[in-house]
Amino acid sequence: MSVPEIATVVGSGTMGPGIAATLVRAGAEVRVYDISAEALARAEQTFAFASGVLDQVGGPKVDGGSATFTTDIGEALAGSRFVIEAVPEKIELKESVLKQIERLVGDDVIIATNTSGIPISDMAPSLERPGRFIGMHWSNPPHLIPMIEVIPGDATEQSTVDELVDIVNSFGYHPVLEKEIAGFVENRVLYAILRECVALLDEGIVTPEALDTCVKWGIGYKLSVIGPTRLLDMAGVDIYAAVSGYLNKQLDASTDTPQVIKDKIAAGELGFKSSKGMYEYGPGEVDAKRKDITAGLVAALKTLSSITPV
Ligand SMILES: NC(=O)c1ccc[n+]([C@@H]2O[C@H](COP(=O)([O-])OP(=O)(O)OC[C@H]3O[C@@H](n4cnc5c(N)ncnc54)[C@H](O)[C@@H]3O)[C@@H](O)[C@H]2O)c1
Ligand SMILES: Cc1ncc(C=O)c(C(=O)O)c1O
Repeated sequence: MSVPEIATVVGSGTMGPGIAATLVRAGAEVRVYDISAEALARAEQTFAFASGVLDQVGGPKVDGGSATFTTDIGEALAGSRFVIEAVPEKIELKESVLKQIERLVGDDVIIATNTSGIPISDMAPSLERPGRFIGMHWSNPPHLIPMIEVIPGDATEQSTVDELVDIVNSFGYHPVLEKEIAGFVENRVLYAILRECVALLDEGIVTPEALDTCVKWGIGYKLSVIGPTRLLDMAGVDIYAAVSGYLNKQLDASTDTPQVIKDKIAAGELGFKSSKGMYEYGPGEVDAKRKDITAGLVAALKTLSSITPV
């Protein structure tokens, strides 16, 4: 199985261009559609950058791929054999866009959503043919994180699941097939980690720099080689039992967005996009950090791709 000859990415913000670059490198003719001409102009630049990064990684490349960018949804979907929706995380918007897409593609075309965690079954009723609708959760940056969660909804047909798993495998990514649960697997784990991290920062237990050092060189490094299930065996299930017995009741269990985060949102401190978030960035620092992140992920990806899976 190879990637579908013609694919469409709907929504070209943070995720769309990197998704498109990945599919183009796998040989697909990719149409990138956005409602905003300004977003599309930015997307062309982001796509070019992501494509250059993929050249640095040097992974497999299938000739013949191409990308076009359009604000005409009819042009974007004409003849498309595979659609990835990547519009903002708002269920009503996604449902409206999914209906738009379905009216313009063949009955057998897979429609995948890159939602971060909205249950697929909650969106499926907006489609006439929900059997071809499925979750395809890429991680940011999509051209450098070679794992995609495949999440069927209640109405998703098995043929759709099988075909999407084959497509993900065809461009060398790791498909993770999972049952539907709010947030999906990756974000449930990530948000449990982030909840504890924000609590530790908010209580002044550790500085941001020290926390990042601890996690990057501790569990981050370790878990990039040893998955958490394997780690339980390496550490000893008995050790986990002994520690969880007293620690689990001590962990942060807040059920709402922390006030410290709400305060930052209110102050417009959103992170890279506003040059201040958990850290503050001087002139040129955000671009420098983005370059450092890309270089680090490329180096780590090359190394991890070269080691025997544990
Ligand atoms: N940003 C991340 O780290 C990340 C990671 C994984 C998954 N996701 C998910 O991917 C999806 C997209 O996220 P993002 O961060 O790329 O969002 P974004 O806001 O950066 O980009 C969304 C794009 O969709 C466009 N758009 C809005 N309405 C549209 C419409 N009606 N038709 C076509 N285009 C429209 C916007 O102009 C924008 O360019 C969300 O569901 C998000 O949860 C995001
Ligand atoms: C903070 C955060 N939230 C959601 C997602 C993905 O859905 C990501 C990511 O992909 O990196 C993230 O970092």
